[in-house]
Amino acid sequence: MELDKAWIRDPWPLYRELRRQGPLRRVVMPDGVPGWLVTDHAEARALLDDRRLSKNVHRARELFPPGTAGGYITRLSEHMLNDDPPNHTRLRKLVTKAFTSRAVNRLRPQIERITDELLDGVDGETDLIESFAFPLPIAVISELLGVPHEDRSRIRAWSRVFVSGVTGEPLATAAREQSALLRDLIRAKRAEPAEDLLSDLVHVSDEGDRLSEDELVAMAFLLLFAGHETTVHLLGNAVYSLLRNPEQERLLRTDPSLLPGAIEEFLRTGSPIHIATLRFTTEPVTVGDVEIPAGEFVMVSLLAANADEARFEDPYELDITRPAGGHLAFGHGIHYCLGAPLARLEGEIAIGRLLARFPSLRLAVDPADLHWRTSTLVRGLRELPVIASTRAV
Ligand code: HEM
Repeated sequence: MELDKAWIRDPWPLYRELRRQGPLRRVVMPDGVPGWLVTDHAEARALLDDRRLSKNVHRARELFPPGTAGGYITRLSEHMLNDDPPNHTRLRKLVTKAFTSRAVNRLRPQIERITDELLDGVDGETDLIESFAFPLPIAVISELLGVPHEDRSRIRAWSRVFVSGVTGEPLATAAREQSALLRDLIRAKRAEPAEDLLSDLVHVSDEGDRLSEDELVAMAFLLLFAGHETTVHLLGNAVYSLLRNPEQERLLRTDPSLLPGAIEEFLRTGSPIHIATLRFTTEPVTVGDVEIPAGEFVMVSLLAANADEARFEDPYELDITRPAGGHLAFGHGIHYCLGAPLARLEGEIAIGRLLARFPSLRLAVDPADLHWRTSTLVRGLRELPVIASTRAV
């Protein structure tokens, strides 16, 4: 089955139909890459944690049909999300401590300050992606890593290129420019260390010779990219979803203690990562009565798995009081999202403060006029025009 981009805007009918037929099927993705699309929760969860599947970028490159390797051709993609143990284990260990719930909680005052400053600039009609959902996560991850203010808009522009699926010269240019910026930044941290994660990583690599310069650059790229492209859409999809479900919005406004559970439900219903990053079989893998041959890509649809009727009751209903957990929005297994505690904290602070500041929030356009990103990796709105008012209406 060949998939075109139209399905990305409204994937549910296709997912319902595919699930009726079985947990996975062979497809050709819109960019021409063939593989197995997994749509059931149980099989998705098992395959995300199956060691017979590899994520090694060097071997993956050999499996792409000519001209379709996209972002995988750049050296920036040689990071832990595209690697297997033992190298994955070694790289992940270096950054785990910075992202534990306890470490992340120390960032709370900074996140609250950034949130409040951004909300100060919001009044009346605004594109909430542009004014709030985008600048918040990039400011937080930049402060954590120690990326100066003036570099952030360029980082945003490059990220847009990476998720757009473009190849060739525009991709090569973005990768070259971002590598150069990160190398300069690493040089600066080496010369003048500061209280930030990048300085710590430079220090680790100098001390123990455990992280090469290229690994350092790829790690910085991964943290920056993963740290903002996703959280933008947690915030955007959450607000959109609340505005489409006024009963749930009322409930959350009346009882803010429901916020942590609500964030989980936003993640489940509006998974910011649509299809998990690529993995491939290293030997034949049997799923149900299907055998996936060795050397084939497996694409796990987190969005589909999170709407599996066999796992969640009334999966298409937003219910912020539903028992939290079980969703796969942060993945599963050894590549489980490193930044999950940070993303959750940002989500709680951002949505909590947005609702508290604006008793009235409504969509400024017809939902049919909104534009969804056409990436198969990230799922989110290009813009979210709302009317925000400090007076209840
Ligand atoms: C709502 C926001 C976020 C979502 C939905 C999300 C989702 C995910 C998912 C699904 C994966 C696994 C991908 C796979 O196995 O194919 C992942 C991995 C990862 N995420 Fe996140 N993420 C979010 C925020 C963040 C943040 C704030 C950071 C901070 C740096 C981050 C850093 C990472 C890293 C480094 C990995 C790779 C982990 C590894 O390979 O071991 N993420 N994320």
